[in-house]
Amino acid sequence: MRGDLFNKRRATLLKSTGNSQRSINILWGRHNQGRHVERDQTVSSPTIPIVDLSNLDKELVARAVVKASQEWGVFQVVNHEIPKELIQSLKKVGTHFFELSSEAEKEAVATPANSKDIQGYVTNSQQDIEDKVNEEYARQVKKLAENILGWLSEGLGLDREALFNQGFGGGEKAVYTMKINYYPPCRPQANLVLGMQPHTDIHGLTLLVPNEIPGLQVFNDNQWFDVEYNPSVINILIGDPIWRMSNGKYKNVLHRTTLNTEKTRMSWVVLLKPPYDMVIEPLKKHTGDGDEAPKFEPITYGEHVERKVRDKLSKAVMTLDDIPVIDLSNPNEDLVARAVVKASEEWGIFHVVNHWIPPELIGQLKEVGTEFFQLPESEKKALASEAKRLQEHGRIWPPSRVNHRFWPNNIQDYREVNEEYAKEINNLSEKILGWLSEGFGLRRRLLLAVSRSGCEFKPFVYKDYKFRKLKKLALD
Ligand SMILES: O=C(O)CCC(=O)C(=O)O
Ligand SMILES: [Fe+2]
Repeated sequence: MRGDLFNKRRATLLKSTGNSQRSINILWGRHNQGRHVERDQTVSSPTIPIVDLSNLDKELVARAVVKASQEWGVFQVVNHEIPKELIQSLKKVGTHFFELSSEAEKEAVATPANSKDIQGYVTNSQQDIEDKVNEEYARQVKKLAENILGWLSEGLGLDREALFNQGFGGGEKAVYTMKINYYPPCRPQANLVLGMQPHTDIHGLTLLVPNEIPGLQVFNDNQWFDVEYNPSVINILIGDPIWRMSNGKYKNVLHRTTLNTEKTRMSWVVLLKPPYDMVIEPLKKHTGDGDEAPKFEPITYGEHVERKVRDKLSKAVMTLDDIPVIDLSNPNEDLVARAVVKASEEWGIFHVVNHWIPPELIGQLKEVGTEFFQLPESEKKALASEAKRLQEHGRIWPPSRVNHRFWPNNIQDYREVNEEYAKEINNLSEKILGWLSEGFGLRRRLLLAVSRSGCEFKPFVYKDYKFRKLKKLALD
């Protein structure tokens, strides 16, 4: 807490003394040195570097950015010239979208009536405002991102434009995406469930503003740190490509998010991504300075993404822990639908629980099936030779197409149980197909991840879309 006050006071001091302030204008917090903290223990301490961008001595600013990126891979910028009001509007329109009272209204904003186009346009005035705000924020944040890349390039002994041009394709090629993370409260066991699992960002640079609910944590020096909320800062996180391009000099910070028991957390994240075919490799060699051997092989950004997803999958398959579990008894069907869409997009497999099919029926199904296979060989053969095609033999739906001739009639309840199960399964698949179809109709992807642990129905929903192509702005 003392450190926090210190930071605040220091920031004010820097501001009031303006340009004459020559002392280092990064506000380094204290490092909790000497305290050993377990990996899963969180230290709440304002130690994440804050860089004041208003200092006219840009060399100093550059040094602060470089130092923070080397030591932490994350920092906060203040006095970044993006108007406070713009950030407030950004948050307002995003929150409005997620909190539209009626689901029908949300649907209407997401999908224009009479349009089959997934990307369809909406003439709704709220949508116009949202687009304007998002575009203006995109323009501003793009300038900030390019400035940061400029300083990071200089820190590598390269031209100011090097990272942006060589790593992100420059100008029209660099892809900016905005994502809004939405973490509903997790009542039973918020402390046991994470919003986002620990990860490093797959894309290059992340520029993030959260709402006032804390949740972001970064890993440094063997401990987790809370990233404190401050409405004036933009959080900057270094992702994998910059880590590789800098030959490991800049850290790709490991981070995660926690959930709040009472309140919804949201974060607005602008991601700067290289084009998929861009080769990501240590850039230093281009300067002819061969001091340091490259630590990373060249790899396209697309390959990097694929590898990371593959790694994640193989890890998950080993534990099966991450396969989404969807609770169909949740009264909010919209949430259920989004969970199904997200699970299908990301996994292609999910578990459903509380799905209305009585467990007794499933038990009986297994019993009669097992009995069937225990019939004498001759009886099974007789049934099989009756069936011309395997398909017809096993058909259980629709009832009009079921040929009972191929069903065993000497197993009690075989027919009733199978018919009942077929009816239930048909209902369930129709429901799931319905939700999947709704998923195609959404202009924005509105997704919900689910967690198996305690909170049946949690972590986050997000929508994302590419910013419209923006002209490259001059670095200043
Ligand atoms: O919500 C946050 O604060 C972090 C989000 C994040 O790490 C991500 O979107 O990659
Ligand atoms: Fe992240």
